[in-house]
Amino acid sequence: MYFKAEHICKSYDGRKIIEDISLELKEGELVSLLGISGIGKTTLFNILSGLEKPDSGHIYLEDKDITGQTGIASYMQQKDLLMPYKTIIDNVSLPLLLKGMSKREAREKASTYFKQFGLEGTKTQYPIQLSGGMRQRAALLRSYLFSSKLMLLDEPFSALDAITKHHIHDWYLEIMKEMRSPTLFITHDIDEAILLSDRIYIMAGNPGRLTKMFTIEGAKISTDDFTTSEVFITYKKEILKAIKEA
Ligand SMILES: Nc1ncnc2c1ncn2[C@@H]1O[C@H](COP(=O)(O)OP(=O)(O)OP(=O)(O)O)[C@@H](O)[C@H]1O
Repeated sequence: MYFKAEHICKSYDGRKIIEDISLELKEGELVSLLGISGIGKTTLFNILSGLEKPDSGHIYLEDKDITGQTGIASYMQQKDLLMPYKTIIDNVSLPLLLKGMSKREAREKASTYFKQFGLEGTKTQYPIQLSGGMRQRAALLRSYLFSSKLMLLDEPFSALDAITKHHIHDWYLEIMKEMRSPTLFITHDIDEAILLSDRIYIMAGNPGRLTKMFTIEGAKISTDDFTTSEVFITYKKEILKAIKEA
């Protein structure tokens, strides 16, 4: 298995927040995490990204123990905004500068991804000049350049309007076909989770645990037909039940 978390537990101030969480990601997989507010999703992401250490449990990348190590997973937090006073090219090339590249090298490397991320013609523009969808794609590219080993995205598309969201979903599915790295993302949008994911983990309980996992067959189709199909509605009903049951 490419990425693995085993038996992760975490308490704050003597209160158990998450307990015995184990999950796995294969290369190229898109997996989502669904659960009510306050259940511990962000806490789990902080641990998976190495920002926080678990009280117990371990995290592995290609069988190497990476528990508590930052710089391996790329973590895009909920309010991960672009810097308004920097151009798009300088915003996205920032992680490369932090890795020690010169400004010229960083800009050159970042430029090679602009077409794939739908950002052509935006290099010298400022974030305010871009649409919401483009800003989000720029933020995703910046995260990807931070580390291409694993993407952890905390509600990456939640601030977008429905139509922009629809376009960005199609686009993300396309670029995932070329990415080796898997994506684990938090969402509160069940439709989004079904549409994008290979698998969905349900987090529930107090302390939070992974109570159920759904494998989504036949998704990853960007047509509108899927969201109105019987298969889709059945998944939605089962997922809602799993969230409520816990
Ligand atoms: N550093 C901390 N110190 C103390 N308590 C914390 C800390 N971080 C998180 N918590 C608590 O852990 C619980 C889970 O919070 P967390 O942010 O992980 O939930 P979440 O599922 O991501 O919520 P949301 O969907 O609203 O973002 C909350 O009760 C929160 O107050």
